[in-house]
Amino acid sequence: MSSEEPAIVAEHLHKRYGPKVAVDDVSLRVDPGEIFGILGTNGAGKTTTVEMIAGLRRPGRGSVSLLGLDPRRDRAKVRQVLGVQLQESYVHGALTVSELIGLYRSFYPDPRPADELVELVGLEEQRRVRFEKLSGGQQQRLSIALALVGRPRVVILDELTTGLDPRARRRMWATIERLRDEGVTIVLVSHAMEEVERLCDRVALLDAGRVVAVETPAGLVAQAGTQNLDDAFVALTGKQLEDVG
Ligand SMILES: Nc1ncnc2c1ncn2[C@@H]1O[C@H](COP(=O)(O)OP(=O)(O)OP(=O)(O)O)[C@@H](O)[C@H]1O
Repeated sequence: MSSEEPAIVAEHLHKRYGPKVAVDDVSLRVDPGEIFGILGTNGAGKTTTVEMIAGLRRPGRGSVSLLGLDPRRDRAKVRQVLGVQLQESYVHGALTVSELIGLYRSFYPDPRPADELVELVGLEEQRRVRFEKLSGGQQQRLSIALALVGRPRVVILDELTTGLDPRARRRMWATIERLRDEGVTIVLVSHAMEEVERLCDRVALLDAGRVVAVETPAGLVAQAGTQNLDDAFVALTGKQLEDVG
């Protein structure tokens, strides 16, 4: 793995909103094919960090390289290799599941088949349902399918399973494992320890805009000298992480 180019290199990212420093000198390297978790309390700077990595937000300082591309300068190329699912989806609410998938498929030269996408996120029964009529969890699953339409080599998922019921959550985990088997690099923003432990090869722990540690889940536990990841989180950040998943 070390001889390969990293999939993502973020260096010294910094972002402030007015007086509020949201991201303060964050540097990360994500290897190709890895599931890389970003874990932190509310407001730790996770979403701002991944938005900068995706080229959706301009860093105040610092740089990002994604598969050797600059996400802001090389937008068109990045769009072909990166899939992004953010917490809020901006899609046309009056379109149905099938229509939205069809629309997104038209953006890519070799899109995944519509049936495969629907099956991947378990929305077979909802094909004809308008986005605005879907439940929150179904909307979330659709936004994940839309992130996968173009067979991206890198996927950024913000709060993958928040709001999903246990069955949908396990199904989503299986989908992520399937993507990993295809060699896709995945950045997973999460609050949920169980999810991070199960899926992530390595985890960056963010607190108040800074990286506190980057380790395997087991490595974080060892570093903190605790029994489990929950306690490791508390030991390393001094904060309680609410498992909102
Ligand atoms: N557009 C914005 N304008 C002003 N402040 C913002 C904006 N977006 C985020 N912030 C602030 O920046 C900080 C980091 O926010 P961010 O959303 O990156 O954190 P997060 O770790 O993703 O949080 P959460 O888990 O709640 O999604 C927070 O204090 C937040 O209130």
